[in-house]
Amino acid sequence: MEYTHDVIVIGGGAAGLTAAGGCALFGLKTALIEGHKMGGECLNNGCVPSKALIASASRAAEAREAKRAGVQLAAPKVKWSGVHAHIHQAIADIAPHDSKERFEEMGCEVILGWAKVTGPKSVEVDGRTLTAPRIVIATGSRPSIPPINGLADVPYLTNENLFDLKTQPEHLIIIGGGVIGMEMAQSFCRLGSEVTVIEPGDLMGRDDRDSVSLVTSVMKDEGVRFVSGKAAGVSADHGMISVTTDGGKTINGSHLLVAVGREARMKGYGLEALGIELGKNGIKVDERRRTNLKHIYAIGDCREGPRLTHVSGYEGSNVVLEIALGLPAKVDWRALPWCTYTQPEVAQIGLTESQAREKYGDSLRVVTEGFDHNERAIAEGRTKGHCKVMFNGKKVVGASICGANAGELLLPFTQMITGKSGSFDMGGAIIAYPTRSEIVKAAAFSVWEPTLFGEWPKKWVAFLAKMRRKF
Ligand SMILES: Cc1cc2nc3c(=O)[nH]c(=O)nc-3n(C[C@H](O)[C@H](O)[C@H](O)COP(=O)(O)OP(=O)(O)OC[C@H]3O[C@@H](n4cnc5c(N)ncnc54)[C@H](O)[C@@H]3O)c2cc1C
Ligand SMILES: NC(=O)c1ccc[n+]([C@@H]2O[C@H](COP(=O)([O-])OP(=O)(O)OC[C@H]3O[C@@H](n4cnc5c(N)ncnc54)[C@H](O)[C@@H]3O)[C@@H](O)[C@H]2O)c1
Repeated sequence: MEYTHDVIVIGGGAAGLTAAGGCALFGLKTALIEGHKMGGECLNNGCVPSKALIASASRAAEAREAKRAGVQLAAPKVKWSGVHAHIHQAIADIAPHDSKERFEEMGCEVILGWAKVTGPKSVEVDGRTLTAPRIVIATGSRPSIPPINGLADVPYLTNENLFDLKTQPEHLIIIGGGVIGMEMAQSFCRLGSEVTVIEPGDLMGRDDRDSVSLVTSVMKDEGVRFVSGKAAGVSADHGMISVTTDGGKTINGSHLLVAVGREARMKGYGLEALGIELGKNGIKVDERRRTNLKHIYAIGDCREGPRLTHVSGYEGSNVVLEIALGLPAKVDWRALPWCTYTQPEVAQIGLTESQAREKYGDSLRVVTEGFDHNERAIAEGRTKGHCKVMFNGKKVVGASICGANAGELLLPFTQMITGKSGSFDMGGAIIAYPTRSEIVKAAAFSVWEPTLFGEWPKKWVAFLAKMRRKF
């Protein structure tokens, strides 16, 4: 069969861009199709605008702090139009990195249009039929909209329109105390909005309980209100929104943000007709990210599995190895990191304490070092938080860090969990003083302490000392 391309990639978000860019750089004839905005969710409605908003909020919070280190800042003046401009400037500054032009320079044929998969090896876009022996689906996800009574009849926000708000909410009600809910709750509160979070289960349910309880108490002190319950009904009257929980509590506010998870984009563009297996919330794939039609891959948010930009990038690189080099590339989640950018940040890699306990039982050893013993943190007056490391024997299997810039401290754990470095190497590493990274060395060293200063080394030391005294 005469194909128009070697590979067709559908979706220009983190997953599709990485896959298409990599294939093109290896010289494959690559089509990259994007129906909406290049850069996808991360650039336009996700990571980038949310982290820009967090930056504005953190500046306001610092100014609002009581005198610290002998310095009192002037009270913050928040101008929403300025915050809005900062968010959109960040998007504009990063956009060239994900642009049509950049990917064309790499060698992709970039087509702006909605793709439809019309056959096992064919895709239609803008009246054209493209064909290729390999197809990569990277169509991402959209916000889940829960079946809450009355929701469809009221104006509500999701991450798709939150960052376009022209005025600051007076009272933002957030349904969902997950990652988005917590990051946005703290940010809007710090910028001066009243904020109420409604969550039926555990806040940030996937994270370490000690880390979550610390960040929750900080957020409560800052003024965020948490309501336990499931949002069951919503109504609007004279510009006000009311949310009623299943427990009968009613919360009134000016704006409503729905943040209850993501729905994979897997229907309506031909996969069903092709017989591609779809799971409950994502295209079904194997460890190599192949669908049941083995030449069609699905990567990133559109398939079942973790939904994070770096995961999309990782899977994008894996399919480049698969398609360009013909190497089987299985995903390996042992050292999967993630971080919630609240202050303090909540960072996780590998297993949490409860997961590790379930897996390793009594052989698990948990070491917790507090930032109140880290000299950089003490000098900065920011000692809240901890670094908790899970060891099976002396092998690191997970770490949970809560504190300022916690996400930046995950990298050495990637190396230790994957066996590229050991806890002994980390315990003996030279770390610049004073840095927060020293906490990683302290945790790694502490698991070796009983061995190093144990019976046999002591016997050897005593023998050497005795010899020295004699000769
Ligand atoms: C508010 C928010 C904050 C976040 N913050 C972080 C963070 O700090 N760190 C992190 O790691 N992750 C974060 N995430 C998650 C991250 O944004 C996603 O995991 C990531 O963007 C997924 O990338 P993707 O390429 O798989 O999908 P997407 O970015 O959704 O891209 C898919 C693309 O495919 C296109 N498309 C869909 N169907 C078709 C079709 N038929 N034809 C053509 N094009 C199509 C879409 O238009 C879209 O551009 C955040 C998410 C949200 C919502
Ligand atoms: N820093 C980051 O890496 C980052 C930041 C934001 C988003 N993300 C990605 O985006 C995804 C989506 O985030 P999210 O916060 O929407 O989802 P989430 O899965 O993290 O949290 C959703 C929460 O909504 C709650 N919920 C469900 N129905 C409810 C109801 N009726 N009433 C009240 N609460 C209800 C759930 O119990 C859950 O705690 C994340 O899972 C993550 O993959 C990542």
